[in-house]
Amino acid sequence: YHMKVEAEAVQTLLNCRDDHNIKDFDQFHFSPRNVPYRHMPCYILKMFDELGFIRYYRIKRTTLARFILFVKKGYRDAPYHNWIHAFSVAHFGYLMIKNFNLVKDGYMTQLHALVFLVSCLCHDIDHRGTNNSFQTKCGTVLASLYSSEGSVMERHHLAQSMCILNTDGCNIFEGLTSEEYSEALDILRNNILSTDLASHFRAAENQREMIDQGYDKNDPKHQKLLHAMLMTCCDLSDQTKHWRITKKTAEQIYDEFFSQGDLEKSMGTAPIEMMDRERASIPDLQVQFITNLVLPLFSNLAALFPAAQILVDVIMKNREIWKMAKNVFQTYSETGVKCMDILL
Ligand SMILES: Cc1nc2ccc(C(=O)NCC(C)C)cc2n2c(-c3cc(OC(C)(C)C)ccc3Cl)nnc12
Ligand SMILES: [Mg+2]
Ligand SMILES: [Zn+2]
Repeated sequence: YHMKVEAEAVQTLLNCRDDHNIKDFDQFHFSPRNVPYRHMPCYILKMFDELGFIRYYRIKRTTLARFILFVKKGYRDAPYHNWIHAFSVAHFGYLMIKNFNLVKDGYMTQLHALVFLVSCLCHDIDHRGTNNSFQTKCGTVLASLYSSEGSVMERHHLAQSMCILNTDGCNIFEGLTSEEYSEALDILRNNILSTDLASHFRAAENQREMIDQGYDKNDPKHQKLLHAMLMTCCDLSDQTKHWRITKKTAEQIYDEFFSQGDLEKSMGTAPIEMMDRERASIPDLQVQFITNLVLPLFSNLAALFPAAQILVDVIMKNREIWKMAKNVFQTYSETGVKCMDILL
């Protein structure tokens, strides 16, 4: 089947005016999830423009507009892994490029930054709301394609992204030289594959060592570790926002997890506790996730970019609320009320 993007949709996107100029769009406290859904493609276009990618790489605006609309169409309507998630991940990538001066201070070339933003936008394309172990356990088509290499979903997200780049009128990299092009695809691949949890755990130790040694801007291994770290930060950026966003994200994630758990039960296999709506305690799981994954990651980021310390502070504050929620949940769950609405 071939996805189609109507010509008038491309035209509408190209005409999107500067008039919806939201305040603080380039600040870390800004929540991209508050941008009106219909304006999101326009804000992606504006980010590419503002970061100078369109000029620098002679990207045709119609090509970029069509690419953005194809990527948006490539996302499914999953509770969490949908276009809004992709938009918020790309927005955080834009925030880091801008607020950490990643290109100006030599952490990335302009090409790396362009590919980084594209990677954020595409990193979960065609996600079905089920994770890698579900693919292998149920022997899905994607598992038959990729399970021998691992990172099943991420390899699919990469394949879908390549497919869009190879679609007529969507190749935003067509203006690159041949060596720039092959470097771009190499970085796109590494970036998207680094959003697999399993590869994050493997890389986390090396990232800590890299920071302790001191980041070497000319070391290709350091560059690759940095890209992976920044991709994971973007993927988890909802954790750096106000409690209301963090709570809503958790609701969407466990909506997805519990649906996978229901599916596994209906197929006769027992889901892990995190995906079992009968057993999971969301506040407990979130305190663990923040403690074991989110905080160490953003602490590494703040070690490299001191401006990220405010993000660590927000994450710790949100974890405190989850800890209070644990008690509230305990009292209420005795009375049978087991839902997130009881949280403020
Ligand atoms: C709020 C929040 N809670 C989560 C709770 C649990 C898990 C989970 O999968 N636990 C499995 C065990 C083995 C650790 C993920 C969660 N999660 C993610 C997420 C991150 C991902 O991968 C990177 C970005 C590389 C870490 C990939 C997929 C997802 Cl859904 N995004 N937000 C969340
Ligand atoms: Mg993913
Ligand atoms: Zn993601």
